[in-house]
Amino acid sequence: MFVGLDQGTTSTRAILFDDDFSVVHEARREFRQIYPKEGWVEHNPEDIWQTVVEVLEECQRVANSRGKKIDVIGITNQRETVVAWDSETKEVLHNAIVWQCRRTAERSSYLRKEYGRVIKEKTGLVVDPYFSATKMEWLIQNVPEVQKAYNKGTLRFGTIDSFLAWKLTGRHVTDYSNASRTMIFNINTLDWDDELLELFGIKREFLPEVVDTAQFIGYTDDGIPVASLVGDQQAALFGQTAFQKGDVKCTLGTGSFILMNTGNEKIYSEHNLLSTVGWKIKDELVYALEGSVFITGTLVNYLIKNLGFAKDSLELTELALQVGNNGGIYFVPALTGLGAPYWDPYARGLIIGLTPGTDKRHIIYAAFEGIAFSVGQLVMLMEKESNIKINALKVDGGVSKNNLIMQILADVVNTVVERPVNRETTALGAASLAAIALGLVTKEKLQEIRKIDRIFTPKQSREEEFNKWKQAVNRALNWES
Ligand SMILES: O=P(O)(O)OC[C@H](O)CO
Repeated sequence: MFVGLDQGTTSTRAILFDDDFSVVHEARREFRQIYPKEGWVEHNPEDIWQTVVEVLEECQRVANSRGKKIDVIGITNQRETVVAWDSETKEVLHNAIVWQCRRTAERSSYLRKEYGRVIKEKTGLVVDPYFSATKMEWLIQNVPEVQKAYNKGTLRFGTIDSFLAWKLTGRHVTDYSNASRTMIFNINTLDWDDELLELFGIKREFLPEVVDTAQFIGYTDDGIPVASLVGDQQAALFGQTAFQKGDVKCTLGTGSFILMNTGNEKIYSEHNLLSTVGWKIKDELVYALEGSVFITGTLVNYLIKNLGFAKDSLELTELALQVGNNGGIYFVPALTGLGAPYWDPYARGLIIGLTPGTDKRHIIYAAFEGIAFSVGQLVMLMEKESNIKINALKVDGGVSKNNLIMQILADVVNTVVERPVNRETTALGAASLAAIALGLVTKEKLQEIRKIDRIFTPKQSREEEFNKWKQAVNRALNWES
């Protein structure tokens, strides 16, 4: 049996897969979100570790109860989040600074102006507080314990995969997909970048060794091999068997992450999409083009909880279907600013086009369009920048269950949207990468196993609505300055 350990932003989950990769069990634990100040987000690494221990133990119990054992664990994780610890005392030195944390916004604005181009060329990223580098810099400059370890030479940094690999196996490692999210890793040379390390005051010895995405790392105390570390969005790309250049997946969760496999070619985006490492397995190096939408499932919850429009997403969909169109309403879901291609932290949510004839059903329909249009816009940009016509958009994540949103997405992109039966693609990706590392499965086998639940084919043009929505987005930009 295989375990995909998915250490996410709000919960830690371990999915136990049978030898044919069918899901046997899901263990899940939520943990504390810490908000020390407006816009700051932290996690206590010890809380995270505790949840990891619990979910792994639970999976082991289930495997044992079936007379089986766990053959391998693959770890996938919320990306960019930084943990600092001391290699000598083995103490964690501060709470983890989470990818969502905006504490380095000012520093990032300066860096974007001064070094934006060179950082993008080296790392494939658009300078933003989202990435790890300015978080590490902040820890060095502001936390006395971190400074002490810095001076002693015992400071160690890691993203969550790295922290967990260290806790589980004692090794200080990360993989290429996670390293490429730090903004100090050069995706051309595939090494930590000395100039960037100097810019952020980070020493190479503080950083993990970068290893292949599918590679034996070490054994847990219980003797189970850990054989993959992979960022969660890249894991989902792999779990969707998006193995060919031009394959695209979109995970619609709290937010949406769209990744296109661009093969061994790194695309320099003119529209602020990110270039990142998909995975590296021996001499196979896959780059990906990535776009993120910050608000997706959050908007559905917002309609239910904050606006009280319905009791659940099923009822929301029924209401939207009753009207069947937006009634002239456009909804920009910029509740926490906008990600790609705008990268505007000052944009805010907008509902526009209200008339006396508007009722909540139009607003719901417009919100669904807003979700699909935000994703669709990035998918279309990817087609343009890669010069590849997408054959099928592979979706997963909670919101992909919503048939209406999926249909609008298929319409606006004018592409088939394909939803697999197993929507646990992130954990599946990590588990299958780990199984590949130990020679327990092949990519061909994974393609055979994957089953489609439903295909959405384009039914109507949404061009007019999409263009109007983009006008609405322009009005939502730079609002909260
Ligand atoms: O934990 P998730 O699923 O919200 O994913 C977070 C992403 O990895 C951030 O880059």
